[in-house]
Amino acid sequence: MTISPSANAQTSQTIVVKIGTSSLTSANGQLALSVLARLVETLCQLNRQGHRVILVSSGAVGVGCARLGLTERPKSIEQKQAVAAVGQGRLMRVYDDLFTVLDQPIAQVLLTRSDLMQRARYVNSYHTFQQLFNLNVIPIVNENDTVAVDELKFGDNDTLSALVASLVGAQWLFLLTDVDRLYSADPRANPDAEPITWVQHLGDLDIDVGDRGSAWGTGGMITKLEAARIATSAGIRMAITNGQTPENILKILAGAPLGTQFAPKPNPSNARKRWIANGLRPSGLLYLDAGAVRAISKDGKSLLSAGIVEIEGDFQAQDAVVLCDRNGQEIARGLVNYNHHDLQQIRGRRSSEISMILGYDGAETVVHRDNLVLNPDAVGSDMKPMVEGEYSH
Ligand SMILES: Nc1ncnc2c1ncn2[C@@H]1O[C@H](COP(=O)(O)OP(=O)(O)O)[C@@H](O)[C@H]1O
Ligand SMILES: N[C@@H](CCC(=O)OP(=O)(O)O)C(=O)O
Repeated sequence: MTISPSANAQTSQTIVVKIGTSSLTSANGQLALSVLARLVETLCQLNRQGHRVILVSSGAVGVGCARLGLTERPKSIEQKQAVAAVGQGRLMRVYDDLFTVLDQPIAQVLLTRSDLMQRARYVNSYHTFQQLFNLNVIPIVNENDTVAVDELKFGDNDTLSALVASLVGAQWLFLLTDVDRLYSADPRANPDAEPITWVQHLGDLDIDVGDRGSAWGTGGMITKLEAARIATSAGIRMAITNGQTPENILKILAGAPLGTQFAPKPNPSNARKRWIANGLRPSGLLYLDAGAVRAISKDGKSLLSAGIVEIEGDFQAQDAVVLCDRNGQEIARGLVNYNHHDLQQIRGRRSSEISMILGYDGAETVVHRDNLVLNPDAVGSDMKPMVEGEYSH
């Protein structure tokens, strides 16, 4: 079986590679130098082939623990932040030494969730990555663990790497981990678990991912599947593959059926809508009647107050909210034009009544269609058919 390379495999692509702590470190917590060296060689090779490459590297906490002689991952947030501050510097020093051997400049990019939530900082981050590409630099990204506060943490680099891939409009996201692919159940606990090589529709996956990963990893397979949701809905092809053999990235790009590969959704939204869908944390929930669900999901209309049945959450105007049907099934996400207090008063009422109810001339729409992103899994694959023959296995 072979999987066809993506249509433009021969041309320059943007490729994001994420490596987890479990692949970077050996059992005693020391850095796995041979893995790192092969990863660095592979990324340099991709760069020389004309691709733009970003490495998202975990390991700050793990390396910090090894440096300080701690035998298990710290529990408290303050301790984790301090340990990450120790490990991040060491990690970058090792990367810089290895990349320098191959004459490849690198950059450290530390991001927090709020950097990707605020539009201006999101756009700035985009421009920084573009400049780094222009300078032929490989950016190495990690969460800024030392300053990130709990409620605004990514917490795992799987999600962060998918958001970075979406931000830069990547073609590929590779998640390198300590198993060779996704299985029907955790292969450590279930030796009979079936390997999964190709995922066409994430919604069709029926697997057991347990509730955690390896001793030093964060999130296990759950966060890798969340990364797959973000990446594929942004039109990015994703692969989960073994971190012990980073050179497999080159084989996968050439069409080899290694690891687990996820088909990108066709017709992804534009960059601004991807930011709304994935960069923002929704702070409210709007329940819609059937007419409003149809209007936004089938007819491409904006959301009007008349179709809102119930609201939840304490949100301000311009915050992100989730739009769902009466059963709580997510239909879309968007930026809301009213705060929760005003919306409570105008829900179920016609737009022409808004100024009379609120005493000011508000927006005609509650969520304008330019600020609304449909959930591709909820609207159904019949609305966005796969391009015939685009993928073969
Ligand atoms: N269905 C599954 N298929 C493969 N691995 C799974 C599955 N469910 C749970 N896992 C676990 O996920 C782990 C990888 O996640 P994690 O430890 O967070 O890695 P990383 O540090 O690379 O992010 C594997 O070691 C495996 O035990
Ligand atoms: N920012 C943290 C990484 C957290 C994380 O996602 O770890 P992993 O599951 O090993 O990819 C660190 O550098 O330790």
